[in-house]
Amino acid sequence: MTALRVRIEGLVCGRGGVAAAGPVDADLAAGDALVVSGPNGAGKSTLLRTLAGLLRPLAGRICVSGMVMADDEAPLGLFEIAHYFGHRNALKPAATVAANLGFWQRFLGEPGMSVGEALARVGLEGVGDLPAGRLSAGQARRAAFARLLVARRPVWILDEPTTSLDAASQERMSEILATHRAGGGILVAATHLALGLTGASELRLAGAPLSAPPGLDLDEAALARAEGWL
Ligand SMILES: Nc1ncnc2c1ncn2[C@@H]1O[C@H](COP(=O)(O)OP(=O)(O)OP(=O)(O)O)[C@@H](O)[C@H]1O
Repeated sequence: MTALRVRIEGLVCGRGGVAAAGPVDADLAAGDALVVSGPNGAGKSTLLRTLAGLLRPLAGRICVSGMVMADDEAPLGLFEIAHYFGHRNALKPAATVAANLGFWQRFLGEPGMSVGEALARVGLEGVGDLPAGRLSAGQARRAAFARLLVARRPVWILDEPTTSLDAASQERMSEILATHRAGGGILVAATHLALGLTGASELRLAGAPLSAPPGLDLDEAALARAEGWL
């Protein structure tokens, strides 16, 4: 079997039909990391959300090869084999941390570590029975990150994963990312921090001056409906 490969070809992404970044080209093989950088508003999150299948590309394509799903079919797209870790933590505040992670494990398909193991890996032993809403910002970020460990997906798309993390937690996350890559995983991360990603390639987005493009719908409710709560 050929090894996993993700090719991004001429990808233009945007919001409300208005281009924010691109065209972007990248060729990622098992173990590769791509760091997406650029100033605020450059389109990093827009690109990552597009890769995760949450926004439709305006042009170009994302091709996945070398991957077979449990049903012996090729994946429908990158979104089916990728974890997306965005700005929002995707934890229901009233449910316990363990219930949140248990949900994601069932929802995302192929199980990885147990919930307890994943929590220990992010340094959150013993918080499984707490409502997620009781966690501090950094604890919540770590609990959310444990989602990537409870279900196996070979491509990790991470948007500012170290937000709110203290130095020890950043170090722990760097180790987890290195382990993921060493096991043949691919990483795409927008980050202002180094994250210890040795050998990573960089994609720098330039950004455009702030403007109010005509026809851009900024209605919050419409956006929330369109984008879900991830
Ligand atoms: N929900 C939205 N609706 C419409 N336009 C948006 C929305 N979110 C972002 N934009 C616009 O898309 C462009 C790219 O924003 P994006 O969030 O992708 O940038 P970024 O590089 O991730 O920024 P930051 O470093 O601040 O997180 C900006 O011009 C922004 O105004």
